[in-house]
Amino acid sequence: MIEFIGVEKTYANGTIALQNINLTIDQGEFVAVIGLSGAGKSTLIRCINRMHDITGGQLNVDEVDVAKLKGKQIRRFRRRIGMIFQSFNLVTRTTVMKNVLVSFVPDLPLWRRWTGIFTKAHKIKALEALDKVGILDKAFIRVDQLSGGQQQRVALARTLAQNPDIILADEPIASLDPVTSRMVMDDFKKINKEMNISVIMNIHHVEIALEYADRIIGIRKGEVVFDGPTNKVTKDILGEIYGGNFDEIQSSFEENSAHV
Ligand SMILES: Nc1ncnc2c1ncn2[C@@H]1O[C@H](COP(=O)(O)OP(=O)(O)OP(=O)(O)O)[C@@H](O)[C@H]1O
Repeated sequence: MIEFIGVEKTYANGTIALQNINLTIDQGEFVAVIGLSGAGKSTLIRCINRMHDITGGQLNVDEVDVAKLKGKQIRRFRRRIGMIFQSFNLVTRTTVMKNVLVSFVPDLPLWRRWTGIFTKAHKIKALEALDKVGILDKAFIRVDQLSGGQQQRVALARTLAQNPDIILADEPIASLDPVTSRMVMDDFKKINKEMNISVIMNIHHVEIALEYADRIIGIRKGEVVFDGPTNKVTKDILGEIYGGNFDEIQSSFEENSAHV
């Protein structure tokens, strides 16, 4: 369970990115965080794994006060939390398999790290993760020969191989076309439902957020202005989250309603 209790984040330059955030996210939820650019979405999700330090309040993950973790404890804590970025963050000049195996490096004894020799168990786990996201056949292909959607699936497999309880996804489909975006979102949904991994995703595509997430958190100017189940999101609520900028929102809302 992730708990934000009166969380604040003010950056060193004085920018107040988050104010008075109070949220509880249960294990296994699929949450989309939406809002205008600069609203504080990235900051919110990056506080969960201590990529950013909060400056007020308390943030607990499974009853661990994240702000109190130090050194090795932070590294161990982060092993349970996968992170997916818009830019995939892969080593493109090597194979898919090697990119996934990298997720085991922190667990290896020093000599294995130096020699790059992975155990059979690690290799099987990596292949299983690739199978889970439907790209097992790409295991020995160089990453730079894959499409953007396939690369994002490699990133997802690398995260899965880590056995995370939580996946934080920061704009995972921002650089993908609409068809590929849905394929990647299907993977997130499958992982979330089948493996009970919590997914907390920062996303600009409102219609996709409404289609896939179970819960929507709307952020405006660093504050939560909506938090509820996806089916409770109305046009007025979207107006509140996006500051009455209806045109784009209305069309995405209508498009989404058509799916239901
Ligand atoms: N490292 C930083 N130092 C100072 N200010 C920052 C830093 N990172 C973000 N900010 C500011 O904090 C606020 C929230 O930014 P954040 O990136 O969390 O928003 P966002 O909703 O994710 O935006 P986007 O959708 O454009 O990614 C913005 O005003 C941003 O300029």
